[in-house]
Amino acid sequence: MTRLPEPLSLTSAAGSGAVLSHGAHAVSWAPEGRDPVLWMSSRAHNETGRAIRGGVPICFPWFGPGRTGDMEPAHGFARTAQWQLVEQGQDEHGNAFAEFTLSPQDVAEELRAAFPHEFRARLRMTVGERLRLELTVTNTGSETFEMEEALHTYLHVGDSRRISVSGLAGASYFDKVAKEQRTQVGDLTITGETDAVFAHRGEVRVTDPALERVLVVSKEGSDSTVVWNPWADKAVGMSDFADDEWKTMLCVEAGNVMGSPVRLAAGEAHTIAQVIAVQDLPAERA
Ligand SMILES: O=P(O)(O)OC[C@H]1O[C@@H](O)[C@H](O)[C@@H](O)[C@@H]1O
Repeated sequence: MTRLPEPLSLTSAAGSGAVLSHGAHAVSWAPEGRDPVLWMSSRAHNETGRAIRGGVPICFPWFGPGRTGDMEPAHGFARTAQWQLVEQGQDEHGNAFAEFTLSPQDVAEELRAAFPHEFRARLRMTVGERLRLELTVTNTGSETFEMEEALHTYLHVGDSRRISVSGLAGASYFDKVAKEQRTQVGDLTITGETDAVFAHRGEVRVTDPALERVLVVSKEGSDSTVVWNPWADKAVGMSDFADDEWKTMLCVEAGNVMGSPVRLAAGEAHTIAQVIAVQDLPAERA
C-alpha cells in the first residue's frame, strides 16, 4: 500500500472542496466563509486499497455486506478503487467540477468476482454554494443486473447529541442496531448508536444548534436514506475513528440499498444525486 496523493482542489467563488481519484472520494467542501461541512476523521487511513473514514465514500455495487449478508469488502469495491479523472473545469454557473469514471478493468480481479458484470460508473462532484454529487451507472453488458449504491456522506456537526434531523417522520426503517423494522415518529435525535435504513425519497434537514446552522440534504434517484452514528463504544472499536469523534459527525446517506436495489437492463443507466446546502439557524432554534 502506498500513501495517497494530494486531492484535487475544486475552487469557485461561492465555495471550495477537494476530491481524490481514489474512490472518486470527496474529502472536503464548504461554501465560502462557512465552516467545513464534510467531516473527516483525524485518524482516517490515507493509503491505496483502504477506505477513508470521512468525506463521501461511494458504496457500489453493494452496500454493507450486500443483500446476501456476506459480501466483501464492506460497501463494495468502488470506494477503494482508483477511478479515472476524465474532466474538470467550471460549469456555466461558475461552479467547479470534476468527473471520474470506473470500469471493471479498474478493479482488482479478486474483488470484481463478486459482481461479474460489465458497467461504467461516472461520479461528478460540483462545488459552489452547494455541493452536488452525482453517480451514474450504466449497464454496458448484455444481461440485466441488480446493484446497491450509496453516497455515504459524513456531515460535520457541532454536537451530535444536540442535533435534530427532520424529514423522516412517518418513514419505515430497518433499525440495524435493534435488527427490526420500525416507523419514525417525529424528528430523529441521536441518543445512542444509530444505524437506520429508511425507505425515504425526500429532503432531510439537520438542525445544528452548536454550529448555528442547518444542513439541507436533498437527493434524486434514491429510495433509501441511511443515518449512521456509531456513538461511544463502537467508535472506540474503530482504529480509524478517534474515541470522541462520534460527537462531531453524522452520516446522512442517499442510496438504493437493501430492499431497494437498482435493476439495470442491458444498455440502461441510472443516476443518483445528493445535494447539500447550508442555511443559518432560524432565530427561534438558536
Ligand atoms: O465501517 P464502514 O464499512 O465504513 O461502514 C460504516 C457504517 O456505514 C453505514 O452506512 C452502515 O449502515 C453501518 O452499518 C456501517 O457500520
